[in-house]
Amino acid sequence: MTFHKSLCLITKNSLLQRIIKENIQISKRWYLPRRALMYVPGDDTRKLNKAFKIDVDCIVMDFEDGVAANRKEVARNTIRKLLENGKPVKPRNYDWAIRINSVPSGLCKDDLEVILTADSVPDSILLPKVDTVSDIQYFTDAVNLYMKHDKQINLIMYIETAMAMINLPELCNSTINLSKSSKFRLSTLIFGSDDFCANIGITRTNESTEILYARQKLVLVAKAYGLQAIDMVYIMYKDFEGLKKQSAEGARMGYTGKQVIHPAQVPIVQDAFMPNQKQIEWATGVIKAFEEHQKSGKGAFNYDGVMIDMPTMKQAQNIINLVKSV
Ligand SMILES: CC(=O)SCCNC(=O)CCNC(=O)[C@H](O)C(C)(C)COP(=O)(O)OP(=O)(O)OC[C@H]1O[C@@H](n2cnc3c(N)ncnc32)[C@H](O)[C@@H]1OP(=O)(O)O
Ligand SMILES: O=CC(=O)O
Ligand SMILES: [Mg+2]
Repeated sequence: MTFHKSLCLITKNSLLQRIIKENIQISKRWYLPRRALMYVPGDDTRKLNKAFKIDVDCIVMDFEDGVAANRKEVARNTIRKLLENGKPVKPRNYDWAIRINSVPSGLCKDDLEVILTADSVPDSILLPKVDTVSDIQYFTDAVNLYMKHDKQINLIMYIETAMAMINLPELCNSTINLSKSSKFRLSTLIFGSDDFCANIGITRTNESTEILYARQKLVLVAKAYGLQAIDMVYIMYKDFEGLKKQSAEGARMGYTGKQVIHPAQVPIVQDAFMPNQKQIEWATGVIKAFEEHQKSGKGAFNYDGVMIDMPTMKQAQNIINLVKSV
C-alpha cells in the first residue's frame, strides 16, 4: 500500500475523526497553506510577471514598504490592471494577495477603493501597522463602503509595534467581531519584525534573541484565536544557510509560514514549513499504534521507547493534517 493510501485509511476511522473534530481549533489554521508568503513590489512589472511563474503558496503584491513614496500611484494602476484581468492561473492554487498601506499613512482608503471596485478582487488583503481597534474599525468601514463582490476576503493583520503587541488579544477579538458585519475574515497574523525593531528602537541581530518574547507571543495569541502565524522576513537574501536555520526555528515555534523577499528563498522556506519524511513516518506510525492500543483498551503505551498518549497522537495528527493541506 502506498504511503498516502495508508494515511487516508487512518483518517477514515471514526474514533480518529472524533478526535480531529475535538482538535478543530488546532487544525483550523491549515485551511489555506501560506508556507512562503512572497512580496513583489506592486510597481515592478518585471518582478510581477516573474512571480506568477514561481511555485509559491502566497504572492503578495505590495503597495507598502517595498514601493517608494513617489511610485504609489504607479503601483495602484499596475495592480488595478492585473485585477481587471482576473487571478492568473497557476498549476496549483495559491493565495493571491495585496499588501495595502497602513491606516495612519492616509493611503489606506484610496488603496482599498482601487482594489475593491475592480472586476475581480484578491483572495487576501494584508493590513500593516495595525495598532488599535480604531484602525480595524476604519478598515471595516472602507471595506463596507467599496466591496460589492460576494467573495469573502481573508484579512492578514500585521503586528509590528509595541502597542499592537500589548493589545494583541483585544485586537483579535475586536477584529473577529467587526468581521461579522463585513465581507472579510481574520485568517492570519504576521510578525513584522523589522518595523517592530524600529518601533522599539533597536536594530535586529542575526540571532534575533532581542525579539524572542514578541516572536513567541504572536504565535501564542494566533493559536488561541485559531489563526495562522507568519514569521519574520530574512533580509540577507543571499545567505541560504541562515535562512534555513531561521525558518526551522520559526516552524519549531509553531509558525505556519514565513515572509520572503526573493524567489530563491521560496523553496527553502516551503520545505522548512513542511514535515520531512522522517516526521511523516513517525506520525503515521504513532496514529496507527494509537488506534490499535485504543481498541485493546490502553490509553498510554510504549512506542519506540517513548510514552505515547492522546496529546502526542494529536501532535502526530497535526503533522498529517499539514501534509494533506498542500
Ligand atoms: C520588511 C518588509 O516589509 S519586506 C517587504 C518589502 N520588500 C520587498 O518587497 C523587497 C522585494 N524584493 C526585491 O525587491 C528584490 O528581491 C531585491 C531588491 C531584494 C533584490 O533584487 P534584485 O537585485 O533584482 O535581485 P536578483 O538580481 O537576485 O533577482 C533575480 C531575478 O529574480 C527577480 N526577483 C527578485 N526579487 C523578486 C521578487 N520579490 N518577486 C519576483 N521576482 C523577483 C528579479 O527581477 C530577477 O529576475 P530577472 O533575472 O528576470 O530580471
Ligand atoms: O513588514 C514587515 C516587517 O518586518 O516590518
Ligand atoms: Mg513592516
